[in-house]
Amino acid sequence: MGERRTLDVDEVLKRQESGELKRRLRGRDLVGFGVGIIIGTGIFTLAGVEAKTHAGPSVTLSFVIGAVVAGLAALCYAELASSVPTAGSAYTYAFATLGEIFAWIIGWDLLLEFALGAAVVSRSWSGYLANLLGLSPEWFGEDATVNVGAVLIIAVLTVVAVVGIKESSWLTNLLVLVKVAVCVLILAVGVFFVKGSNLTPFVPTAQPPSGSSSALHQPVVQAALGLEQSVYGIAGMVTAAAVVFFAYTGFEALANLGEETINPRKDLRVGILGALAVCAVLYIGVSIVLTGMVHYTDIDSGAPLADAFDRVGQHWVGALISLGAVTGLTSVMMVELVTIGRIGFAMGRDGLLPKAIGTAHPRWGTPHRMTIGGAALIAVLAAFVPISALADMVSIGALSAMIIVAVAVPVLRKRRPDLKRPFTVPFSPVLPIITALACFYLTLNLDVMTWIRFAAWLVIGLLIYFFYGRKHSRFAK
Ligand SMILES: NC(=[NH2+])NCCC[C@H](N)C(=O)O
Repeated sequence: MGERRTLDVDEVLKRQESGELKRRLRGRDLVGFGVGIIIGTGIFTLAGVEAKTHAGPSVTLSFVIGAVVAGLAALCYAELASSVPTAGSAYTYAFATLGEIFAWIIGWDLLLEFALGAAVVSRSWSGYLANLLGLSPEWFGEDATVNVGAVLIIAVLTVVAVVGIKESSWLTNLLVLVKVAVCVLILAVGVFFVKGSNLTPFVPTAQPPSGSSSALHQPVVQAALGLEQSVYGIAGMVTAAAVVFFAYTGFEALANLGEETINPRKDLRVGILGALAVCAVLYIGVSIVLTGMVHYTDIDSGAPLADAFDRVGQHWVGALISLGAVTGLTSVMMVELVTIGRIGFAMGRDGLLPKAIGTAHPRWGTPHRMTIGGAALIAVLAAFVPISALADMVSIGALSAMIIVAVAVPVLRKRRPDLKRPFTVPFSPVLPIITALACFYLTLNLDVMTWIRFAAWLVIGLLIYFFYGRKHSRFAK
């Protein structure tokens, strides 16, 4: 057995008191940030796509399943974030509980989640912009060879993120208002066009997928059990739950803002749980309206919501939805860029990434090097890789991080029973264990190809750790 490399919690708490990052966010800023990163491509695009391809009207239940799992994970995040508020979130919790190598894995995993998350969203942003302004599909949207729209928006938002979080939180709040208003509009107008006949059968009978689909695109559970590949039915609903889990991801970003929050112990809990609850209610409502307005087999996969209103002759709502998507997706990318900076900052500070990354800009007080470096990677991915390949990777990345966070809760309780915990998960360790299992079960419903890509990313990460991080870590000296 080698030496145990874990961070001392007291040190984490101390350094956040003397932090270099500026403390200026309040509870409502955090709910704004949360809703800002949560509502996005998931509801604007994936809800329709999954109803059409996997779940039919029961996609609503997929969103319920997603909400339950995300809610459980949010409780675990809230306990850790409120008792150990830090810029590294899950990465730092893992460092303080499970040790350096777990911390590295989770940090590396979160970088994947947030970088790919930003790439997915920038591409769908570009698609909606093209839709709204009638721009050329050659440069915007999924058919582009090089998605110029996606690259441009990332470049602009990187500048905002580097100049300062206060400006970006102001901007985020404004964009969030527009986004929530659009969801409410969808509900208020959509209800009048819901037809009961579209909602039956609620769970369509299972059937083989249409067209060719290779074994690599089969959910891992089905492949492992040697089942026939199928869509719809209960299994289809669960597959859709794993995919639309994407729609809930991102709230973890709030846990990174512990060093910039005025009263982190209370505000982080309010922010995480509040934001998630608002989104769950809107998602479930919007998915009932969508599948009630259009028969699931007729849903448009490009712009499902806008198209649903066009069909019933309410073009003005369709146009407002596209406008809301363009503005709303902007706030998702904004939070994502801010978060990548924070995670890299924390990893650099501990020596697992080059030290230079872990320093804040002298004037703006933001982790500028990491933000710019991350943005460059995102821009390349966004330019060339299709949304479908990226979105499932975000779900698997988020779920894996949640598994480690859930495990960290009882471990930290055991190791540091004395720590002040403004929020505690009820029924620990039972609830954290259920959380970890539920997250794991959802990952098993993602396809084989996603697992292969994810494994490859982890192997690259471990190589970097053994050849760089381990030697340069603060524990190496
Ligand atoms: N870091 C992330 N998980 N980013 C992706 C956020 C996706 C967001 N929930 C959406 O529906 O668009």
